[in-house]
Amino acid sequence: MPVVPTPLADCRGLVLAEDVVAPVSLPPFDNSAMDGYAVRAEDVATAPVSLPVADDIPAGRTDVRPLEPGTAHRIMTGAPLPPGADAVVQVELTDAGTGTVHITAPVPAGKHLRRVGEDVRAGTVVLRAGTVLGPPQLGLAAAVGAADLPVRRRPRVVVLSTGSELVEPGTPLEFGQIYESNSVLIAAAVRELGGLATVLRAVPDDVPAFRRVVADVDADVLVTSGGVSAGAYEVVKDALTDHGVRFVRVAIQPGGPQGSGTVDGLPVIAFPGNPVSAALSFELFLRPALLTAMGHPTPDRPRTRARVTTPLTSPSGKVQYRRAHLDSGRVQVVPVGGPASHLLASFAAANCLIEVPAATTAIPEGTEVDVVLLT
Ligand SMILES: Nc1nc2c(c(=O)[nH]1)N[C@H]1C(S)=C(S)[C@@H](COP(=O)(O)OP(=O)(O)OC[C@H]3O[C@@H](n4cnc5c(N)ncnc54)[C@H](O)[C@@H]3O)O[C@H]1N2
Ligand code: MOO
Repeated sequence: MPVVPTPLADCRGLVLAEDVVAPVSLPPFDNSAMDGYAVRAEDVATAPVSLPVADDIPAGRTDVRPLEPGTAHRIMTGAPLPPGADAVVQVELTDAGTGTVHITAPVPAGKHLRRVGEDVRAGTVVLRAGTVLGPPQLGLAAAVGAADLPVRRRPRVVVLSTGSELVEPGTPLEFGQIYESNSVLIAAAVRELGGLATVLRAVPDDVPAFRRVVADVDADVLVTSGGVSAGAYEVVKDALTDHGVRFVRVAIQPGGPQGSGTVDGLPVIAFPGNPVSAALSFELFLRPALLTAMGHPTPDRPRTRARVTTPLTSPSGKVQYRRAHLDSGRVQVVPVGGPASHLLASFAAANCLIEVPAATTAIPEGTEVDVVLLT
């Protein structure tokens, strides 16, 4: 993705493309950490003592006068420290007087002061290229005065489901029809990682109609679902084979049938239609690709190992991904539902996937397995 200056409000979750150097120090000036009185520590060393209040310094004042010996300035948190003052007495240790202040206890020099540059020194790097911008990083960028940041822009992903049986949620179903859910899942997953998703109306299994829709797509990548396997009405496969997209079988379960390529300059990735197959395809292929394009330092999901609570079987020669739930201590992993790719409810109940290697066909209960964390 190209680097573009982006307003802070649009940067959350994006990746910084260049180092950010602070043009100002934080704090930018010596200031008070407490509401109270700016004093010279030696003037209050014999407290209790009363001092005339020579000035009042609310936060935001830009014309601060020096503190004369034997006087105090009333000062608020964040207000600039007057030259000559070397400590602040918090208001609780005084009678809060405005003409004269009675100070009940001494304070050492340096008390309740926040020094210029204590947090950030002007000219130093505050955020490194490659940083994923979350709330604290964006707050820091604003604190040093940045209005926008150089980030890799969000990939624009168009999502297109295919299938004559598909009906939009919210409308009545006839026998033989199902609600279209893949585009909702894929678009949400794209947005969750910071991409821009546009969902097109699902197209029926009609090759000319599908080709017309594809020809109008303007995106960084088009994601289709359905119509890639072995049947008689494989609209995506029929329309895009020999038009830049290669259809293969990947040795994974679910999610075996896959297509990818470029159609008239448009990158296309074609996922199988079964809901869990489509979701898993996103996890394995598109998610890391999008995160890499966005410059993420760690595009892969975190992994761990845990003991599986039930025996599992897996087809020979395929890496199997099983929906599962990992306990909060990450010790035990409980398979949720079976391996079949139409079982979406078990995907929704899972927080991880168990990855079963291609050569493994049986896993006894209690075996330590590889776990891919989804949350
Ligand atoms: N003879 C064979 N049949 C199948 C094979 C095979 O190798 N030989 N592979 C199976 C596998 S594995 C998968 S995965 C699916 C992939 O099929 P398609 O990509 O062609 O998907 P469809 O047939 O269009 O749909 C499959 C299934 O998913 C439902 N679906 C499709 N799109 C959506 C959507 N947007 N929202 C919700 N549900 C959707 C669809 O109704 C089907 O039930 O092929 C197997 N068959
Ligand atoms: O590969 Mo299909 O995705 O098992 O159901």
